Amino acid sequence: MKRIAVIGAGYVGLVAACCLAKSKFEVICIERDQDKINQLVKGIIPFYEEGLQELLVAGLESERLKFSQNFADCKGLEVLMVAVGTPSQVDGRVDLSQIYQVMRDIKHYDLRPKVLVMKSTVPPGLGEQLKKRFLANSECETAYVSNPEFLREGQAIKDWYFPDRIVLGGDFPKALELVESLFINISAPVVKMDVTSAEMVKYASNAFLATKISFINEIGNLCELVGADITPVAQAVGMDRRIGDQFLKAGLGYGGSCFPKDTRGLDFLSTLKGHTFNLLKAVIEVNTRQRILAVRKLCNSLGSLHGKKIGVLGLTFKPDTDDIRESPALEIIKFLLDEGAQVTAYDPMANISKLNSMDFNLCLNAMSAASGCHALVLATEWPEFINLDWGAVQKEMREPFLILDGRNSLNAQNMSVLGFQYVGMGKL
Ligand SMILES: NC(=O)c1ccc[n+]([C@@H]2O[C@H](COP(=O)([O-])OP(=O)(O)OC[C@H]3O[C@@H](n4cnc5c(N)ncnc54)[C@H](O)[C@@H]3O)[C@@H](O)[C@H]2O)c1
Ligand SMILES: O=c1ccn([C@@H]2O[C@H](COP(=O)(O)OP(=O)(O)O[C@H]3O[C@H](CO)[C@@H](O)[C@H](O)[C@H]3O)[C@@H](O)[C@H]2O)c(=O)[nH]1
Repeated sequence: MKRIAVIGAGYVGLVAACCLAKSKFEVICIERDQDKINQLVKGIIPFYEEGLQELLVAGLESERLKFSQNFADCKGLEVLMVAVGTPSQVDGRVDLSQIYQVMRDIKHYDLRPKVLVMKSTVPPGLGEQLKKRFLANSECETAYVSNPEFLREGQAIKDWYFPDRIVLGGDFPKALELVESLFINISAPVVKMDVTSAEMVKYASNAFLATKISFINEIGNLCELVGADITPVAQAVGMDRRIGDQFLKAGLGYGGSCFPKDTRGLDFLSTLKGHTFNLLKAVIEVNTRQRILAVRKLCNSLGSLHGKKIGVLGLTFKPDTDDIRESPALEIIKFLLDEGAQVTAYDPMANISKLNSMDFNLCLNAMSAASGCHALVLATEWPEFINLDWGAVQKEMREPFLILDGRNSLNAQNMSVLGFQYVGMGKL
C-alpha cells in the first residue's frame, strides 16, 4: 500500500487526490486554505467538474482520502505530489512562490519522501534547480520526478483515466517505476526522459495547441477578406490526418488558466535564454487581437458603442466548467464597457464569486440578458445557447438585431431567416 501526499487542493491536486484514492492508495491532500478544506471534508468541491464530487465523496467514505492544512501530516509518506498553482506575473514570468513555499515546507518538516512528483507546470530547468537547492543533501534521498499533467477542465476525470501518454522525467529508474505504479488501471504509453525534457513536453504541447488555434483564427481572418468561410475550410483541412481535426475551431481565441499563462511563460523563458521565439509571440498577439476584432465587428455594425445595449452569452472560458480565468468573454466585456456600452450577461455556471466588481448587469437567464439589446455576443458555446428559442430571443431584442457568434456555433442561415443580422468569425 503506497501512501501519497498531494499538495494543493486546486483543480489538478483534487482530481489527482480523488482518482488516486479510488485506485486504493491512501491519500492525504494538504491545502493551505482552511475554508476549502472545510468544504471538501463535507464532500463539497469548490468548483464544478463533472464526476469529481462523486469521487470525492467515495474517497471520504472509504477513509482513503483525507485533507489537512498541516505539512507534518505528510511525514513518513513515500510519495509527495506537488500540484500547487504556477500563475503568470504581469511580465509573463511564472510566479513560482507557491512551489518555493512547498519546497521550504518539505525541508522545514524534514519530510524526506522517497519521491517528489512535480505535477505543477514549471518552466523547463526549474526541477534541476530545485534538486540542487532543496534536495541535494547527503541525508535526503528524495528522488525528483517531473510528471506533467495534461487534463482538460470539463473532461478532467476522463483525461486522468484515458491520457494519450504519461510523461515521466527523472534520473532514477526505481523512482520512475514507483511513479509509474501509481497509474494502475490506466492503459497509456509511458514516456520516460530527463526532468528538463519532461518539463518541456508540457510547455511544447500547450504552445502547439495554442498555435493551432491562432493559426486557424488567422486563416479565418483571411477568409473574411477573400470571401471564404472558415467552417468548411477548417473541417477539410483537419481531415488530413497529418494535421488532425482538433483545436481548429476559429473564434474569440483561447482563454483559461493554462494556454494564456503557459504561452507567456514559455515566451518569457525564451527571452531570458536569449532566444526570440517569434512564432510564439505571433500566437499570443493573434489571440489578443481576436478579442479586439470581435469588438471591431460590433462597431462596424452598430457605429459607436456608446449607450448601446449589448448582451453577452457565456462568461466561462469554455463550456462545461465554471472557470472564468482569462475568459475571452470577460475581456470583451471590459472593452465594451470602456466604449460606453451598457452590458448585460448570462452564464449557466460561471463562478461569479471570482468576478471582481464589474459594471455590468448579470442576468438569471439568456432571455433577460437579450432583452432590449441592440446586439448579442455568443462568447461561450454552451449547448443551452445553441438550443435557445432564437425566434423568441429576436423578439426581445431591438434593431439591428445583431448577433455576433464568437464561436461559430449557430446556423447563420437560420439566424438570418429569423431576422437577425448574423456576424461570425472568419465568415463573410
Ligand atoms: N487547471 C488545469 O486544468 C491544469 C491542467 C494541467 C496542469 N495544470 C497545472 O497544475 C498546477 C495547478 O493548477 P490548478 O489549476 O490546480 O491551480 P489552482 O491555483 O487552482 O490550485 C492550487 C491550490 O494549491 C493550494 N496551495 C498553494 N500553495 C500551497 C501550499 N504551500 N500548501 C498547500 N496548498 C497550497 C492553493 O490554495 C490552491 O488551492 C499549475 O501549475 C497548472 O499550470 C493545470
Ligand atoms: O479549437 C479550439 C479549441 C479550443 N479553443 C479554446 O482554447 C481554450 C482552451 O481549451 P481546452 O484546451 O479545451 O481547455 P483547458 O482545460 O485549458 O486545457 C488545456 O490546458 C490544460 C492546462 O495546461 C492542459 O492540461 C490541457 O491538455 C489543455 O488542453 C478555450 O478557451 C477554448 O475555447 C479554441 O478557441 N478553439
